[in-house]
Amino acid sequence: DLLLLRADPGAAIGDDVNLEKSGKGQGSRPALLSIAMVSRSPMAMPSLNNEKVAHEAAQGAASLQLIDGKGNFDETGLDSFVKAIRLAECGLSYAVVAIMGPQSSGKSTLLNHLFNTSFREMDAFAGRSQTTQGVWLARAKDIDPCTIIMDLEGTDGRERGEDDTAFEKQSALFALAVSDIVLINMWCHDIGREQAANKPLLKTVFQVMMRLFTPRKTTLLFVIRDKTRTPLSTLEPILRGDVQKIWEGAPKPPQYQGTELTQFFTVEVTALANFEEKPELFEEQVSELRERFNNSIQPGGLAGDRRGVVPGSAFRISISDIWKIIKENKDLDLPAHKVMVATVRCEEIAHEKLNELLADPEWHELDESSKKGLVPGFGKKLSGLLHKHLSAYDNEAAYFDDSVRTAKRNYLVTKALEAVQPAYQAVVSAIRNESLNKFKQEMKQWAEQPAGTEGFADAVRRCSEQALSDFDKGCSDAYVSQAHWDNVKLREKLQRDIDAHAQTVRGEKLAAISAAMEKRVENALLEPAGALFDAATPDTWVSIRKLLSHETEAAKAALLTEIAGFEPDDIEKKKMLDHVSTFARGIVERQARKEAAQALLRMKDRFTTSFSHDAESLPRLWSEKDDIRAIAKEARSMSLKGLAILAAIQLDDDASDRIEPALNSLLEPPNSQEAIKSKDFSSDGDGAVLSSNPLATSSWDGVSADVTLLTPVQCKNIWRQFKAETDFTISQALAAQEAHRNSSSWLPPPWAIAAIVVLGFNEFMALLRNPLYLLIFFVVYLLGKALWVQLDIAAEFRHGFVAGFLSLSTKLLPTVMGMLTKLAQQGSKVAGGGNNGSERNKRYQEYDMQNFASQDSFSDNSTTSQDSSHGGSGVRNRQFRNPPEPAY
Ligand SMILES: Nc1nc2c(ncn2[C@@H]2O[C@H](COP(=O)(O)OP(=O)(O)OP(=O)(O)O)[C@@H](O)[C@H]2O)c(=O)[nH]1
Repeated sequence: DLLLLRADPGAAIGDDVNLEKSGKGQGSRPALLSIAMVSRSPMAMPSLNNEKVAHEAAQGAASLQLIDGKGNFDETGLDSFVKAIRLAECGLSYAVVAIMGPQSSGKSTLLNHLFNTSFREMDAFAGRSQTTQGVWLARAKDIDPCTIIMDLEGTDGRERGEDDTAFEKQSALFALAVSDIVLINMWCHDIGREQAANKPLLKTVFQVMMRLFTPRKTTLLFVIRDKTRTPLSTLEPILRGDVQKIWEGAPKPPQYQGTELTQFFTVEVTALANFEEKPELFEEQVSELRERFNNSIQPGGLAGDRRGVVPGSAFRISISDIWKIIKENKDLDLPAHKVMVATVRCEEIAHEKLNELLADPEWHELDESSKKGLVPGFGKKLSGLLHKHLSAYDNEAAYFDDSVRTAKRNYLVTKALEAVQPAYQAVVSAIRNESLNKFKQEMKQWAEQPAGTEGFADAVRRCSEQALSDFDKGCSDAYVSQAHWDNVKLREKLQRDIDAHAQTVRGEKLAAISAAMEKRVENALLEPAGALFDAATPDTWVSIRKLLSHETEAAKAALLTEIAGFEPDDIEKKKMLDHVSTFARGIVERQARKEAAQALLRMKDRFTTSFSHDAESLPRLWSEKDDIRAIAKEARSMSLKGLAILAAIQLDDDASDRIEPALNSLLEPPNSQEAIKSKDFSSDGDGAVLSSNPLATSSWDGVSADVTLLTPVQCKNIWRQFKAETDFTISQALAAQEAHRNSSSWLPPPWAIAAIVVLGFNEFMALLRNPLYLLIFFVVYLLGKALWVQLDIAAEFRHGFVAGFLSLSTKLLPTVMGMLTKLAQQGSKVAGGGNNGSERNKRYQEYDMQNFASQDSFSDNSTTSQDSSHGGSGVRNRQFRNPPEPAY
């Protein structure tokens, strides 16, 4: 809305109005003439007509006062009128006809007869006075195309006075600016007259025409009224000559100097008989003239040459704006006006179409669907929708200025695309997610396939290409033809996500392969390496190195086969192979450290195995022939070799030539060989350590600390402990040997036998002569033998005479009592008869008897098998003392 401070008729919008300084405002007249609010809005100005009148004017049944005598423009009425005749739908197919001429020259009468309109006519009996004031509007009946008729206030009216020609000029300019055909009503008798009433009018027309920068090439149809007998062929040249003269005499701006009249106007002339005197002829001629208005805008028609037509939808804005500019007394730049009209209208249409798009149920459905995920055919649907509303814009804006129309179309497209883009983004995001999920699913399926079916890299390539292809297909399905949105970044993101997932899967798979490989290597190395350490042969480390090398190479070969499908690069491949080597080595090292931690135990086992078993791995029975010291030394030497093996990890370098000699010094006596002979094995041998001994250091010569498992000092300590713990075994062996020696010479010496024979001959003979003595002797022998076995007397005295005597003194009585009890029980059983005893007692009897028999036989062996390290007879005796529960 614009506020116009109207200080004088010449003031225009935008002019500074300073009332105090206004020269025109000073003097006797008041400074402030009027303040008026003017507006483009149809509702801003009170309507000169009501809606009923507008509709009647649209039917030709009435006329609409568009501009009143004071220059007020009825936009509301015009709006109703335009809507009533549905001018917007006409596009450019409509024509505007205006009539100019002197007051009371029969203009309204002519229009009514010509177009079947109802403009007010002067009452013939009331005298010639002004009937039409301002500008009136009506639609011609039965004329095609739609023709809007404008009846203008007559010129030279007495009512306005000679000086007030402003409105006359304004309305003439208005008629020229908006009309395709201007009828110029003139009396026949004015033709050729110098003071004819039309001459000022024509002068006015031509003058104001110059204020149209680009005239529309309006058709000026001169209608000669009250035609006399003079033929038109005579009148017309005179009239054209008059018009030409007036044209030439009209002042022109420099750019139009020398311009021909025909460049601006198409001049047509017609003549009509006197309406009052020859009504029939008048009607007939009017009827003929009427035919010329049918299809007037077609080429060759009355307005066939017209230019700069405003589309029907912009007619209201256009003529309203033109009148405003005319009222502001500004030059009327029709091209600029046209652009302005196009801008306003195209913008209105664009907004209208945008709102229609956003309110379209089809769009709402599409928008809702896009929020839920994939929408098949999204691009086609949305493109169709956009096309529908853009086409509607194109249709409505078709007749507007090209550049404006295109600009506003672009604006509409931009706004429409802004509105629909979120839905599109949602759809392509869903497509991307779908593609990524499909890729993940396919990779999962690949992982479930049997190994070796398809390489990982091949599977990734295949699935990746498939996912990207799906994405591309989805995007082309969602492609909006009006938008040209590309999804390059989204595709790149999808590619990145695919790569990231593939990398994750790859990492997991390679880790699994690596773990399986580690397990395989561990299985292949751990136990064999343990067995090799256990065997502790001189070539233990050689064998371990061979084993490690073989298994590592085998694992590497298997790994290379398994990872081939993953297409690792050289660096990665090397890293994985190195890991296998490191891991395999670590297994061996770990086993070596474990073995080293149990070095003492291993040495003792080794010693026991070697010391207590002969060459056929059978347990030794120590006899006098056995050289226990030599055997013990050999066994210790073997244990020492085992210790040498465990002293350092020798995977790279064989350090046995440095470790073994150093350790062998432990076997040497502290001072000399004689010293060791005199030295008891229970001594700890500390005297063997000399200050210059290599075992007094914390590192082996030429062996790094990394691979050292047991330092020399640690080895020496282990040796000391080992010796201490094996001393007892050796002393046991010596004792057993001594016992064996003693037991094997049970016969008394020959001189003793001779003495017994000589001295005991009488007793011997007495014994032989008396069988009772012999029986008593036999019974005593049996009882003595039984007590010997039962009490294990030999074993009791093994720990010394006193200890054996004390032990036997406590056991003797209970044992004798036990034996007597048993004998008594057996005696009672025998007395009671075999049938009275239970089966159980019988079995016990049998068992006891067997036991006695076994003890008997074993007792012989037990005297020769005294190896305490294997449990010996003590174990066996315990078994006999606790007979198993018989099975029933
Ligand atoms: N002599 C003559 N009179 C006519 C003719 N046509 C109409 N009249 C009469 O002229 C008078 C004025 O007619 P209008 O049609 O009102 O004239 P007008 O030019 O519209 O008048 P304004 O609107 O006041 O300018 C009427 O009395 C008509 O009867 C004609 O062809 N010849």
